[in-house]
Amino acid sequence: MTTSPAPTPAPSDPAHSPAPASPAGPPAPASTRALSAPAGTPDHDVPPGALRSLLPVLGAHRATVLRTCLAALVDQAALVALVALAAHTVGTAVTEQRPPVPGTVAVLIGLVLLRALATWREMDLSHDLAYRVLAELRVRVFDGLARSAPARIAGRRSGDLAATALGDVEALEFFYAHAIAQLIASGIVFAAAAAVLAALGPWLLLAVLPAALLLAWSPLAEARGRAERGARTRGALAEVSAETVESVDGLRELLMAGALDRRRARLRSAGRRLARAQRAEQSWETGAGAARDLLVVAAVIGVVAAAAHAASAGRLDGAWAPAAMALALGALAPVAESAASLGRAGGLRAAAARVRAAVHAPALAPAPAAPRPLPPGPLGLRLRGVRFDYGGEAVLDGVDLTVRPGETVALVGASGAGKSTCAHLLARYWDPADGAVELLPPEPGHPLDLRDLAEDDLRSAVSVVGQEAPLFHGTLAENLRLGAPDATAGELSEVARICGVRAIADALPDGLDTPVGERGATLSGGQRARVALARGLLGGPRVLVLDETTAHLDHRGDAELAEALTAHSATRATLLIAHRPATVRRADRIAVLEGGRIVEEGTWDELIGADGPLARLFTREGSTATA
Ligand SMILES: Nc1ncnc2c1ncn2[C@@H]1O[C@H](COP(=O)(O)OP(=O)(O)OP(=O)(O)O)[C@@H](O)[C@H]1O
Repeated sequence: MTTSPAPTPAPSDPAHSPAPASPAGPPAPASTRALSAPAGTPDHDVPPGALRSLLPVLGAHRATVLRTCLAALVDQAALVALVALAAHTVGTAVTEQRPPVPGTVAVLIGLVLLRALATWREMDLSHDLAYRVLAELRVRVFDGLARSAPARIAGRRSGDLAATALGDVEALEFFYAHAIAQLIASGIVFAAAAAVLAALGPWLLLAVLPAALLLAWSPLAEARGRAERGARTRGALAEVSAETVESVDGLRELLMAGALDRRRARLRSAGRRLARAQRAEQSWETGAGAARDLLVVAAVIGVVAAAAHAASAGRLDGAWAPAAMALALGALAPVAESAASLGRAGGLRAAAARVRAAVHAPALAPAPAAPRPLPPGPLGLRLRGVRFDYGGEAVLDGVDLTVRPGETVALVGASGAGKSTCAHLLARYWDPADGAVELLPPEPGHPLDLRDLAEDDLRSAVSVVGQEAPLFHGTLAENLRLGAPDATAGELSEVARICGVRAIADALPDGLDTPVGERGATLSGGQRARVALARGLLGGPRVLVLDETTAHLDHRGDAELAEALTAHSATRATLLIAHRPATVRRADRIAVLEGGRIVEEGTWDELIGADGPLARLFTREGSTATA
């Protein structure tokens, strides 16, 4: 009964099943909360039209879509014509006692060849179309993640995100490659076959219509159940994916904590939940397939009965009776397959909704309509009345802080005070809810709001180096050039030297051309910090923000990097976020962040002498002794 060789994925096939689900994380800014909907959101909670809303992606491939539909149409029509003509030929041979004429045999052979060619063409075109659309969607999803990062990433498990970026998009392959063209072609072929049946006799048409209507209605009838079962499978799949990624990432910690057995047990039970969910989907799929086959068989029997009755009453040429049966079978089988495809596509709604959310993710830091040019020369930075929250209570509540060109200011505060948040605002991951983050050109009175700068200008002027600046798979030199691909070999070598990366490279087999391994795994934490700082300095930023960059280094390393930073520091504004007193006291000025505001500013000696918040902070941490 199967008429199309298109491989249809089992619902349990991970390659075709969107994965999702995530535990709750810290609150994200309001604008991003919609994007962070847990991937295990039941399909029936997904707003309708998710699949439809992705169809415009096909717009750029209109010609291929048309050719695919045409190939599918020829494929299905050739098959129906072939079985109908073959049946008619046999009927003629039986009723008129004469063998088929050579012309009929030639047409039959031609139809076989046409069908084979059309099947190949349809498969080729539909997969080409699907893979091209998916490649584009992957990039759009990545762009969406990048636009909404890092808020979207906060609180999501990496396995879950990978599932969204890859699993959900992969799952849609079935929709683009098989469902659309098949649906259109089967509709047209059925309409044509129905017209022929009606011309042969109205009872023939009446015999197939109920089955066709039931088949067309079945995806709607089973939509809710399918959505629930699909959501269960995808939730379980996402759990397995997230658990696996997390476990592999934290293998060392698990090993050291002796927690491998417990982790294995968790993985096993997550795997069992997935197996149960997949089995439930598969059983339903098999049962639904059998029910659809039954409907087609019932309709064909009805056609046989009606044709036999009409033939015996002399209303139908005897040779047309088997042809009518073949026509009914040939036209209904693709309808049944389309119903199966539509049902399966319905199970992809949640995946489509997540892809849509990622694709249409609003920019958390939208590009300005008319960017202001960045003046040459040194720059300072200013947070002016900055208020910011992550969707809950204000983290920053009116921060005023200025770092003049050539100045180094240390920003200190208790853990969770909002220091990194200030750094993130300077990197423009987000914009403040109130107030402004500005760059200060030498001439007073012309501050530049970061929101008014073009992305490239901002990145070339401001460099933010964090504590955990991840390295990428590639060589040391490639990692250093990340933000400054056009830096000369001389500049690279100079920055590597002053940050102590040269010494690291000299100990490696290929120097700066040595691969650093996945996430810089072949380097120590302190070495990675040096590479991160060198990377941040390479482009010659005019504003440098160091967020606990030297926390991994010993006192000597910290002092060496401080020395390295003095090069060009006269033309740079540096904001230093640090906990270590020795690092903090080197700054020209220190600002203390407390309760979402700057509560104290001054030199180390002034503030320690004043016995205020800074003194309390460092005394509480018992660290003045190590200063
Ligand atoms: N992406 C996020 N989503 C929600 N809340 C966040 C997010 N990032 C930080 N927070 C919260 O904002 C507050 C300030 O965090 P931040 O990282 O800025 O503090 P910090 O002063 O840098 O702390 P530390 O010294 O420990 O690094 C904390 O309460 C933290 O839980």
